[in-house]
Amino acid sequence: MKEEIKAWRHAFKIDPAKSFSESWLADICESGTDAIIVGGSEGITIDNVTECLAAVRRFSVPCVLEVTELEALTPGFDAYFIPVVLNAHNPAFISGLHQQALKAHGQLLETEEVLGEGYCILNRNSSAARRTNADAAMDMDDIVAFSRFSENVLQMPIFYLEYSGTYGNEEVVKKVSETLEHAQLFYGGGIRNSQQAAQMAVWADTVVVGNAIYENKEEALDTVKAVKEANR
Ligand SMILES: CC(C)=CCC/C(C)=C/CC/C(C)=C/CC/C(C)=C/CC/C(C)=C/CC/C(C)=C/CC/C(C)=C/COP(=O)(O)OP(=O)(O)O
Ligand SMILES: O=P(O)(O)OC[C@@H](O)CO
Ligand SMILES: [Mg+2]
Repeated sequence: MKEEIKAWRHAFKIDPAKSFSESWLADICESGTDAIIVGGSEGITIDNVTECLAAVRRFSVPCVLEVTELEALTPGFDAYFIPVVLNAHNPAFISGLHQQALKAHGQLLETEEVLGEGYCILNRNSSAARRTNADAAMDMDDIVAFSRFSENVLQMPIFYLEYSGTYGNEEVVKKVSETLEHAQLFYGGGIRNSQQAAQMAVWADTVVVGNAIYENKEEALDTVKAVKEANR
């Protein structure tokens, strides 16, 4: 799975705290997206994560859990993404919760596919920023320095520019993509149409679309083709 993930250009992020119908989920899973990421910042429980996993498993698309709650770690996903929020001012989201998780489930690291995400949260008004007490007021140099730290010091396979809820700064995405040499650059935040998706896909390795699937599903579905056709 780790090798496959490197080729992912597009992913939809499903929020376990939100309800969905079977036909809605079929449209999302059969859209041609490379993966479904299950994750959210609030209201995540073992019950709603398990429900999402069971529902997505009816389709052939890969399904990854982005772990944001210790209690909601659920077996059976194709892989696990572990956010390390580099600009969090609450240390629990840099290493504290991770240490607790490994104390409880560390032995499973040998059998499960686990990938660390160096996370930079850049929308100060997002629920993720509030929850982690992230310092989102960063300039280009600050963000680039975090991308270097993530790739070269922490050796994270993924660096995630997280603008959750708002469309990000294309210049930042471009500069970070030019800085990273090995890490896979994920961009997520505020993508509502094909044009925005195509713009970010020029620089990001993987474009993540979340809220739009709940707000305007048809436009969200169009982002798959837009990302796949974008030249990088
Ligand atoms: C039991 C089992 C299967 C084990 C397998 C082995 C394994 C995977 C071990 C994992 C060990 C480990 C290190 C786990 C980490 C545990 C943990 C809880 C870490 C904390 C992670 C963290 C930093 C979370 C906070 C970051 C955060 C809030 C990210 C949110 C990103 C996101 C989804 C944003 C969108 O949220 P949304 O709610 O949609 O926001 P809007 O309101 O803007 O829409
Ligand atoms: O919900 P949106 O704003 O599309 O963001 C996607 C993803 O990066 C959230 O973690
Ligand atoms: Mg959301």
